[in-house]
Amino acid sequence: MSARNIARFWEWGRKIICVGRNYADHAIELKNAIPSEPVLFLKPPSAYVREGSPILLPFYTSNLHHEVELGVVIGKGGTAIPQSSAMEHVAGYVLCLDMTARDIQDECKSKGLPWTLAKAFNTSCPISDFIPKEKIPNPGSINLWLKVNDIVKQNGSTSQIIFSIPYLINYISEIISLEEGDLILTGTPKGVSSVQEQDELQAGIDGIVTMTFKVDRKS
Ligand SMILES: CC(=O)CC(=O)C(=O)O
Ligand SMILES: [Mg+2]
Repeated sequence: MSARNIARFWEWGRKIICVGRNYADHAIELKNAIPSEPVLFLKPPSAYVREGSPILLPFYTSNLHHEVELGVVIGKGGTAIPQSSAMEHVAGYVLCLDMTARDIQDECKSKGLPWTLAKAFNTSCPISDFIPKEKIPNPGSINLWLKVNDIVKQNGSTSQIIFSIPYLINYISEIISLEEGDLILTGTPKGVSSVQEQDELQAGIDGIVTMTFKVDRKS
């Protein structure tokens, strides 16, 4: 039997932990308060989708949004990981989209209900190829962008993040133990917008990776 390969971590069925409102400009565009502690939610592994397969519009939304985010892939698990050694637990990165049914999220927010239907549906987490840690020596200063049908919608730097990657690894692992193959989505910069059936989404990290996904309806 061959050893498991972290570059195919999405096949392992591990947790996807998402951080919301981690960029002040995005919190402001959605009229949310700027958080004093990380806002966390989860996606199941069935949310993963890879290039070549479409992002499927859930039947119950009429306002599906893109959110481009840096994903941190955990290489070594732990509980209550100190910030000082947090980066030793990182195997690498992926570019991610946190696809969000915004109308459903707004409804859940107004009723005080969890965001599961808005955030955790099948194909709600498109990801790029795995990026080994060495390729991004300073994850706190990279540029993420996203285009819809060739029009730039999001373009932001991880230098704007409120809670840094070491802070998030410490904060999350105090509450939810991290395991090898887990993924942390670190939040989105401003510019989120609606996508339609047949739209083409292109996203990238300057000089590192690009990815393309089509939006489709389940046949
Ligand atoms: C309001 C949100 O959907 C929060 C979120 O996911 C983010 O990236 O910010
Ligand atoms: Mg998000």
